[in-house]
Amino acid sequence: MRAPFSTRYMGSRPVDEVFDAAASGVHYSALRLEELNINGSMSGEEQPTTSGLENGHQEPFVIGVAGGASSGKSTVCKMIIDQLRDQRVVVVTQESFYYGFSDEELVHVHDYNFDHPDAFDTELLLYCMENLKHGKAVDIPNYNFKTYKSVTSARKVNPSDVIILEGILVFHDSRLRDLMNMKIFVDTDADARLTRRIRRDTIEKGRDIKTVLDQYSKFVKPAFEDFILPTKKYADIIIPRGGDNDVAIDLIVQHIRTKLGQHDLCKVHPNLYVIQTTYQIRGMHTIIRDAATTTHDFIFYADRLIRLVVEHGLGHLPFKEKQVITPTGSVYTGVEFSKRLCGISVIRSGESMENALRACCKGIKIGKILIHREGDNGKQLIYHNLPKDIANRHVLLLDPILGTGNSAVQAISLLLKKGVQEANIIFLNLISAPQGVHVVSKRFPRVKIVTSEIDFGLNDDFRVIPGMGEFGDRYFGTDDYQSSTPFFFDEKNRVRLL
Ligand SMILES: Nc1ncnc2c1ncn2[C@@H]1O[C@H](COP(=O)(O)OP(=O)(O)O)[C@@H](O)[C@H]1O
Ligand SMILES: Nc1ccn([C@@H]2O[C@H](COP(=O)(O)O)[C@@H](O)[C@H]2O)c(=O)n1
Ligand SMILES: [Mg+2]
Repeated sequence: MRAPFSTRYMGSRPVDEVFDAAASGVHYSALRLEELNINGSMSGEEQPTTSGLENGHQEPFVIGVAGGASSGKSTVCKMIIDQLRDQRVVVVTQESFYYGFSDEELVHVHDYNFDHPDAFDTELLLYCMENLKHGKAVDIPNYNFKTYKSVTSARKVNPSDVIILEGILVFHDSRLRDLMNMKIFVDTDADARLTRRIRRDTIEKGRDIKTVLDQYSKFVKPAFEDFILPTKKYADIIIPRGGDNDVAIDLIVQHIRTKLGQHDLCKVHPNLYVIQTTYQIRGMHTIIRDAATTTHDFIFYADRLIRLVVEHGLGHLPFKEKQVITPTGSVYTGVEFSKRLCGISVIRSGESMENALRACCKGIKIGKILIHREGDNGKQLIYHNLPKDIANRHVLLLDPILGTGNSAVQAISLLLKKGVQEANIIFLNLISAPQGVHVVSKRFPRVKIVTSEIDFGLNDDFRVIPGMGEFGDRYFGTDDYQSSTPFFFDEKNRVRLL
């Protein structure tokens, strides 16, 4: 419940007094890595780490970023995210949880203390953070600084590897602090905070300077001293000068990486290769994972991503050194591609990867495997159409999603039965669930898995989450295909439904 105005009214002080006080504010000249042991626990106590397994995926690493208004919290968060670009990071801001105003309350807005802990719906924030920490998606409200209104359930936030909770008072409630794996306090000089606030509130929020200064002297400054500054003691790291402190940000990112690295699948499975991510790749994933994306766009961006994965996979094939003479008459020492290779697509979604493979490897032979579930008793039949000399080839196995790993195990077992060397198989996919990676790697440690993103895990229906739905249906624009549908291979080795 929201507290009445009076409990959040902090009394007023004249503006000139505020300027004097601000000038003598607390300053720190260096980064304090308080009680932080980069490789281990904090304060000798076991802190929650990312080691807890929940529904088959790791708990996210939760970072709290507190500090005075306009201290640079959002700027620091952005810098952390930019440097952690190969991790999924989501930011939750405490300001989204401001209580909205009714029209009657709006009349008294200038008597309202937005810097008091009671101004926030902390119970809702706690609920959202607990869910995110346990791998569940949440709806976050959207607060409008101009209208003072809040729209509930405005933004869906999915769980991520790293969750950053940012806000002036995120260390105030011990229950929120307890959810955090790392607590950062952005400690910026009071003058700088006030100057930035004036600029921001006049330009971005359209407020006049008198209102901004009145609010500062009446509420912001006293609340900083009474509620925000006292929470600095909870911080593991205090960053003086906010976003200007590159060294502090580097150390923080290094620490997060170390913590996440403990669960880095690539370190656990040396046969797993996740292509180096870029914002282009993240952008393409965002489009193809979006349920609202049209088939046309889905195909376009899936094709682009598949092409990248295929190119990466081809990089794992053996090569021979080769010298050529360039048009300038010079010798160029390069390499020659391996010619003894073929593609095998796992029907049906794997067929979506064939064009990219053909575009990269002129005239490549592509065979097919269909894994057909018979009834509910787990019995599977495998139909296949493979190159006759497959035993002498390197095989690029194509399937866009590695989920439980069951289909991959079936397909790889068949290839081995046909005489293919385990080390000659490269399994290409767009997304892999950790469970699938474990299953395939444990059974076939020499098979290389090349993927573009590792997902969280599997849901109760064994579907990859967050995933991208039924890839084949989305790519081929069908949703009436049943695995029991009779089929045959046509003259071009394509699957045809009867
Ligand atoms: N180191 C800095 N130097 C100059 N301006 C900065 C710096 N850090 C932040 N700002 C600016 O100050 C304002 C407040 O920063 P922001 O990161 O949004 O603070 P907070 O989230 O703590 O309120 C923004 O307009 C931002 O661009
Ligand atoms: N309607 C509102 C709500 C909040 N504020 C001020 O925002 C500050 C917190 O935001 P930061 O990005 O700086 O953390 C806080 O000082 C509130 O006074 C506001 O002005 N109007
Ligand atoms: Mg901010």
